[in-house]
Amino acid sequence: MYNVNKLIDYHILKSNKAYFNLSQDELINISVAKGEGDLAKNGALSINTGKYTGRSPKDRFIVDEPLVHDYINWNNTNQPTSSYKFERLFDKAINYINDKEIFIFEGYVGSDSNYRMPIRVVNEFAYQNLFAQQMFIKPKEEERGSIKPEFTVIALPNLMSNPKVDGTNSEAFVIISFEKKIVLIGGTKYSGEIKKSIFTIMNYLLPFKDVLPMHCSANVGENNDVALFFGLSGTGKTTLSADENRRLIGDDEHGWTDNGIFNFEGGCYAKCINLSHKKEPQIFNAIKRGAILENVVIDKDTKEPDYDNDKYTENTRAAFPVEHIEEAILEGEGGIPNTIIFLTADATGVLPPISKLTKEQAMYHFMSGYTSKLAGTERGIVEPKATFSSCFGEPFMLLKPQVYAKILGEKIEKYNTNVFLVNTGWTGGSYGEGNRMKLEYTRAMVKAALIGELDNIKYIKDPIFNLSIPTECKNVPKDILDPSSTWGNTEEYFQKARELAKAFIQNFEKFSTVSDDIRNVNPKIFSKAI
Ligand SMILES: Nc1ncnc2c1ncn2[C@@H]1O[C@H](COP(=O)(O)OP(=O)(O)O)[C@@H](O)[C@H]1O
Ligand SMILES: C=C(OP(=O)(O)O)C(=O)O
Ligand SMILES: [Mn+2]
Repeated sequence: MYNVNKLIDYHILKSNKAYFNLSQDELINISVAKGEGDLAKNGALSINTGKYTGRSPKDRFIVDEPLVHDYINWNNTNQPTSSYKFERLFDKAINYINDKEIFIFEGYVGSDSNYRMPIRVVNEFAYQNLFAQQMFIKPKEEERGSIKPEFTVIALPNLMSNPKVDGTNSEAFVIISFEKKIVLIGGTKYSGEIKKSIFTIMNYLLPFKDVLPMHCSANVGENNDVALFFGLSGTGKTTLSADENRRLIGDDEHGWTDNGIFNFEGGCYAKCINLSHKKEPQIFNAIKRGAILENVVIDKDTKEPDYDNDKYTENTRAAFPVEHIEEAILEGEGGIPNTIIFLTADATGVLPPISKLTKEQAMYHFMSGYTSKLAGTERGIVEPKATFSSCFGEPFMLLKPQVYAKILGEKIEKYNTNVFLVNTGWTGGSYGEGNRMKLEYTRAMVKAALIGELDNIKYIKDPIFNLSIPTECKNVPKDILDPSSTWGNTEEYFQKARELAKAFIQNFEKFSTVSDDIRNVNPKIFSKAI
């Protein structure tokens, strides 16, 4: 095996066309001068990513190497490729950048100094290098130059693979090699691939150090009470963690140690479709100089962003450092979580907008990860598509879901953490018939849960899923709390609920070794009450 850092040092770093840790302004100026992007009226750098406007999971591969072979949960999401194929693409990449200007960011992922990992990101686009700088953790002045990267991401969107020769699925590829400690990205300009591949690496490494890596956002209240919001893409992690009454810790990726939680990142990556100052003031205000807007339509003359326009994609994005969010916790750390919220965007409109989970239910729903893939978040998804995404982040979890679930279960038990399931998806009918839950109501329910207003009130049990539904919640109409009463036709509701219940049961069959108390959470399709 060759020494990757030496190889990269030789090929890339010795090049007089490599720019290291340029400042925000230098990268913005270069990006504009090169015609990569344009400045919007609010000061953000606006760019378009072309064909790929969301993640492309079918193009993501893990090199099947002895170091990781026995640990990776190989499946349709964690697809293997060979060292041979990786090395060929790597050589292609090295040849490709030989005569190009490249931009290099060196910094960290992980704000807890005990677990942080030094990384290097090599980009052909200045705007993507700015993305890396804003999303990861910038080195302090005195650390610059002395960073010894453990992993290197090489992102070359204009380098296309040839599926027939390279064994890829399309021209795009995201390939992670744990032995070479390299992530190779080509064919796609969607910047989310850069941050999510580093996240995926952390998710593989941290359980070996007894740290639970989580696909969740986090914030903290006045009494230092920490809340986590787990959820697949588009379910509301970023939106709901930006809360004027609480301080943001991070919007997407955290680790949980014996001391508390820590953000992996130093920035946020917010969706901006239909963004308004009224509904999401903190995110709206964060989009200023230093932020990068991806695939947002900008008026040609006034340069005003049109957040309501989905001409390029529904998955429009803004990337910015956490410093842009008012009152954010810049050190990225918080105490032991008091409340956990599982976000599900249920496109069937069956699950209640909020329900309280027992410990067993929490484990069951964490392993099941029922939600929908939302339009634009993955290549090929144009409308909500029901999915079971274990740990609410299956595309990023390389180990078996049971590994993560076991650590989470131990922590919930030990700290007696409250867990709620929140449906930010549909109500009053399935997608197409009903409506998406109003953000205003979800915010009110989350608030009530976090300040303890749902602790000592009356709950009812839904007959199929056995979920505990509060009978009242401040600022939320009573009649939306029980989903069966929001559908025009109750029989249709129960019909759909039984279908969903069957899907839950079927999905859970894959967990063959799970204990009976968790398996018994399975919904009861033939409940007498229906
Ligand atoms: N009830 C709701 N709860 C949360 N988000 C909602 C709701 N209704 C609509 N949305 C919209 O859904 C999107 C959620 O996306 P985001 O917060 O970026 O999710 P994530 O960070 O989990 O990927 C935002 O555009 C938000 O405005
Ligand atoms: C960047 C992403 O994360 P999220 O949508 O969870 O914010 C993504 O899934 O591409
Ligand atoms: Mn997000």
